[in-house]
Amino acid sequence: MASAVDGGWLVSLQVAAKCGGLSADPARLLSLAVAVAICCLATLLLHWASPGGSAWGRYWWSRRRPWGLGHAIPGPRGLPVLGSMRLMSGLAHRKLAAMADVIPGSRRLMALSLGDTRVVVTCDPEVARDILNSPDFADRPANESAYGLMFHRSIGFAPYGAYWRALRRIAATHLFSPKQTSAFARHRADIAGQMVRALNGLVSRPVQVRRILKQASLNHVMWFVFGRQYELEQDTEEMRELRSLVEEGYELLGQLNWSDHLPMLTGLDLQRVRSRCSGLVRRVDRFVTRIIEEHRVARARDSEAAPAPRDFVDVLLSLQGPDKLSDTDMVAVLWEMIFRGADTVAVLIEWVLARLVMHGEVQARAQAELDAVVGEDRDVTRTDEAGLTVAHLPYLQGVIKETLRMHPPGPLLAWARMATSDALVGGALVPAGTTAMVNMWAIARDPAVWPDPLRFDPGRFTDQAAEFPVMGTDLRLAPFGAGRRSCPGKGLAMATVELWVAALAHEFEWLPPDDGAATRELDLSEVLRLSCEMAVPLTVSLRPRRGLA
Ligand code: HEM
Repeated sequence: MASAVDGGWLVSLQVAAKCGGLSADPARLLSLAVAVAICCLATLLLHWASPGGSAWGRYWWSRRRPWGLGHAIPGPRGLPVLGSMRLMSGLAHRKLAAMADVIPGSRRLMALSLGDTRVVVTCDPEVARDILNSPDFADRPANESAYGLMFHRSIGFAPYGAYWRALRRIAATHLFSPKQTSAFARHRADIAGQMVRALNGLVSRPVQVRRILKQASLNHVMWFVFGRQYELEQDTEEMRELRSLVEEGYELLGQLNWSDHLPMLTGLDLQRVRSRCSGLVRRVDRFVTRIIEEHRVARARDSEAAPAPRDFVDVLLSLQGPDKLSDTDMVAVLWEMIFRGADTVAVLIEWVLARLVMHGEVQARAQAELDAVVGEDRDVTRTDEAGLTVAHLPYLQGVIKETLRMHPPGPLLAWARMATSDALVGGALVPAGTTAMVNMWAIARDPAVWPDPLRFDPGRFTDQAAEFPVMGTDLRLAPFGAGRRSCPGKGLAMATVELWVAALAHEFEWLPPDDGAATRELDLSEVLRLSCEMAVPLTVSLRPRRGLA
């Protein structure tokens, strides 16, 4: 809005000066003020009248050739000044998809304004490829809470450049390589065993599995990043603090912060985002720094020569030369791993289990496959001994892919991209500085892309001749994003989800909370925070399938 008003103000001053309006005569001053107000209002309305609303109008009208290259991108105008902020609250993926359905041509690419921010959203796999795979969109938009939580020094929000590239390389080599992922298999199996034992103690009553899944995911990340080993049922002060840090961070990063888009609110901190971020960042710093210091002491004690790194903290401490990170940067990188790694895996598994409860025939087929491949009398977690991996469980993989299709944990691919230079997207000009989002949820439910999209059918992945990749090469289903900034943890995440779901489905029959209920329907309402999770936590009853469970 600032520039709309500035523009109107300048025009009025020029007109007033020409007409001799800048004198001390009160009547003239009053008419000058009215003229200024009318000009500002006219400019505001002119900008707002553009497809996509004010932020787009301001861009087009400030260009020398307003409608030069390409064409205006269709989209809702929203409200003057605020634009389409209401679309981004609550279940934004659904609201954006519904809006794209009513504005002709906007499923391909839709323009909208969030206050001063220009945004484009696509619900089309081809256009999604243009965005995600383009070097012009390898940046992330600035966001007050991400900066407040120091995430601009971590992989996810670091500006595209040498620092980000170095972090990706270090993480790819030491944390996410296939070798590291399989080296960690026995720890994953250990945690799966703990989950089975914990659930085994709860078989006679309705169980909410979310707490166990979230704790297991958090323990998993803490183990491979920090080398910290927690027992599932252990409830220490350190664990409670960790959980509260993660919860607070999710809330801050997941919420729509008005001052990210309305600079006039920046100084006010109306939603208390800034003050909460600075409180949280101090607690995170204390927590992570203590663990880093413990590693320093252990490294010094273990050997005078450089000891072999045992976990990711050790890896970061062992970096030398240009890769060496400051302590603050190390805290940011480590904290992000915990933050990103824990929630998404638990959210996805809860959706998978809900689908198994609802679709008894799917569950039975997955369990028949487990019995045939793993064996009725062997633990999934011990399949390594028989040389088996989840790669031998194609139907179970189909169940997970179908769940990713219907319930992607990041329906808008979590963190948006930003254009670093003018780019052509689906034939339209998207100017530098525009935020770009891919509505993966809408793509995955589009009947033109997926036949009968609302039917949960894992067979659509297993009955095909070729395996369908979900790691970002086919944009019809890319729940981990694609291109340079795609999720680096996707291999690790899939290995974890596959093993844990296999173990849980092998050990238990998953039933609605009221075992004798006539229907297996569940409440599948969603809530979108940083990830999109079940609004009503999944409650089940469990029946052990094997005597050993
Ligand atoms: C089911 C599990 C997961 C899902 C669905 C998921 C999804 C995503 C998505 C959609 C993005 C944005 C991609 C893009 O912009 O193209 C992303 C980025 C990221 N994810 Fe994941 N993720 C998962 C698990 C993990 C895990 C386990 C870790 C690490 C422990 C992780 C670390 C990251 C990081 C660091 C980024 C930022 C990458 C960058 O900006 O360069 N994610 N993830």
